[in-house]
Amino acid sequence: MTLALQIAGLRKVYDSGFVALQDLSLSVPRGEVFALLGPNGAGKSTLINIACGIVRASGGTVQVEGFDTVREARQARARIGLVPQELPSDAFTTVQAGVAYSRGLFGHAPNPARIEAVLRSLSLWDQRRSPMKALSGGMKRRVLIAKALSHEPSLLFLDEPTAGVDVSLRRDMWATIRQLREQGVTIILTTHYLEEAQALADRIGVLRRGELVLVRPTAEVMRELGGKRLTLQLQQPLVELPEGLADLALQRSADAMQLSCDCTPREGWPGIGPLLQRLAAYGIAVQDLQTAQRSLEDIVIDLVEETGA
Ligand SMILES: Nc1ncnc2c1ncn2[C@@H]1O[C@H](COP(=O)(O)OP(=O)(O)OP(=O)(O)O)[C@@H](O)[C@H]1O
Repeated sequence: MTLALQIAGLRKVYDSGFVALQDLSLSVPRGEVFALLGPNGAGKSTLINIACGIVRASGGTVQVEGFDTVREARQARARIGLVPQELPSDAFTTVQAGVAYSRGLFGHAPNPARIEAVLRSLSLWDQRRSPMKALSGGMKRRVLIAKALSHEPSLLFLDEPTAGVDVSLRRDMWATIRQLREQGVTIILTTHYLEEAQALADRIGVLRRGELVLVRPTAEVMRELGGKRLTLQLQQPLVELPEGLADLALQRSADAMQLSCDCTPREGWPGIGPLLQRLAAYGIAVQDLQTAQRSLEDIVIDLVEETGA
């Protein structure tokens, strides 16, 4: 299997003495969409910046398509596209000129056909003569992607690609990312929108205080950790949970008006009907009930909290 990205024993200690990454290893095969998740300050940008050669690692190695990002920096960088969080600042440059300029920065000969193809694939062709300042925030974000793709990278880092964009534009961006994946581009994205990771990523990695605490296929995470939760609205506050119901692991809300528990079908789970009967036997009357699938957001929050963030 060819790896688009291979990180081994990566460590970053900033001059302040702050340890931002510790002994981090990760392999991303070609063609994968990998979502890097984690709370603010977990080390996501540090990791991306090291891979892109913007920040120096304190230890460990990073290889891009087999090229070491320090010893073979030119070859590695030529294969990387980076879409940063910040919007473009070159206000008066036109879209087309800005994207063509980015290609030149990588030492590539001008290729108007390539620039046209990139602009068309991102629905920017009609705006090609607009100065950057005349574009909406979402369009500017697309220009950043176009710039990052101008030199035909095979590994694309997207740092919070949809931060602050509206819902319909977010869907457009997702379609763009899927399209890039179909073209064979490997994508590593950071996001604080967990539904985004769920919708796009083949695998997710959860970073916490510079350590990867989970790296697994998204579908597997949802299947194994997703589960369902049952919430019961009570007719009257329940002062104390009867001991005879302890096996159900019910949790009482602070106002004592709700009970909840994991209701994922599994061995030992009695089913909702028998559970209600057992409650009724203790005189606990239920007014309403609902079940909800745990989202990726719930899972990641639990993971980050479990490990003491
Ligand atoms: N130049 C620096 N000097 C010292 N500490 C730094 C430096 N850059 C980043 N840090 C610290 O390293 C930690 C990781 O920062 P990083 O930007 O990688 O986190 P992040 O996961 O990308 O966060 P966010 O989700 O907010 O973008 C933070 O605690 C940050 O304060």
